[in-house]
Amino acid sequence: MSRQQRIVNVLSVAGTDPTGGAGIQADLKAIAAGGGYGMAVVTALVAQNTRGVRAVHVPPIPFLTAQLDAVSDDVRIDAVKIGMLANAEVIGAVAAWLRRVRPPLVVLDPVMIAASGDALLDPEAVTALRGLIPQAGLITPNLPELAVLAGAAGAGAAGPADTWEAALEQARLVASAHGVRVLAKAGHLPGERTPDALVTPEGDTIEFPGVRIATRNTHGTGCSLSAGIATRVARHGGDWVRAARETKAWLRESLAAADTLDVGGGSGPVHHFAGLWARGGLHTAPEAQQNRAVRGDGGAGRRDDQPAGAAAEVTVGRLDAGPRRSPSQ
Ligand SMILES: Nc1ncnc2c1ncn2[C@@H]1O[C@H](COP(=O)(O)OP(=O)(O)OP(=O)(O)O)[C@@H](O)[C@H]1O
Ligand SMILES: Cc1ncc(CO)c(N)n1
Repeated sequence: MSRQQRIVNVLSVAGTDPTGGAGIQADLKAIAAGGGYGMAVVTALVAQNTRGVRAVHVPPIPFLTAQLDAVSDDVRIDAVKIGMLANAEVIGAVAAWLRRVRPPLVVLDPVMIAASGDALLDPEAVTALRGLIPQAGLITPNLPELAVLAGAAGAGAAGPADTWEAALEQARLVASAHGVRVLAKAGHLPGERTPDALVTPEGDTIEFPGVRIATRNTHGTGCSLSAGIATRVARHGGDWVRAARETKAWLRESLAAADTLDVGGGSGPVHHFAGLWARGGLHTAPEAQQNRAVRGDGGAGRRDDQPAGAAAEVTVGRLDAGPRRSPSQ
């Protein structure tokens, strides 16, 4: 029974979201909600909120390696979730560490672009990212990321799938090209259905049905899903199908309660602990939330609607060069 199992140690290697909805902050919540002990190595500091990304700072590569080694020199690692990697140098350092440490289970979320449209990976780093894929047991691209990987694997520049069948086709191509399991996700497709499917390198497809929850608060769903799967696959002794099925059920519960949190003015986070709080009798009758920033501006109550580009003076990494796009939701 699960009560006698040892607690699994799960490491997130990812970027940050100071508003807590995506990246490492989401991963740690997803790992805890999934019954694991969460650890985190920061690949990139990201000044972002529910509306978009303002700036990215990538720490020096030796410092990244020092963080990774500090964990693996001391703590047993049962699973690793890899998220935002920012550039080819970061990918190289993470790949070298994976080769040295050989963690038993690795989930790679090939993060490229935030839901707001902001780049989280240098476009020229896609080749390096593809080189990392064989070191993962599962990759969890969203549809735009899947299209990039499928294009690089020989599908041409087809663009993101606009049907579930096309998504499965791309997932099969990527799975067989890289010898890796691919979780195809319909989150970005229009319509009521949001299935996921686990596609094996041999082309076997296990589908997990889903029905869309009407909410704009979907920030960090991909991060949370991949971290949740990493946790459950470690708990369930490498059973990817069970891990994906259980994590989807948990994410559904967390998405269904996202509007009770309603953090920020853009696309807010899911409620990672909705099930736990409900069972513990916490906040079962949510009142209207006051989760928007109000500046100390003499009581005018101005909300934190920073205009696009207003943070241009912030010291940032290479990813911050382009103009901002407004959040898609
Ligand atoms: N509105 C929704 N209702 C139900 N499930 C959803 C909804 N939105 C996303 N999901 C589920 O969340 C998971 C992640 O979806 P998706 O592929 O859209 O993530 P993503 O683009 O990687 O997320 P992000 O970049 O915000 O972290 C999938 O299992 C998907 O089915
Ligand atoms: C750090 C980080 N990783 C991933 C995403 C994609 O949701 C994000 N917005 N931020």
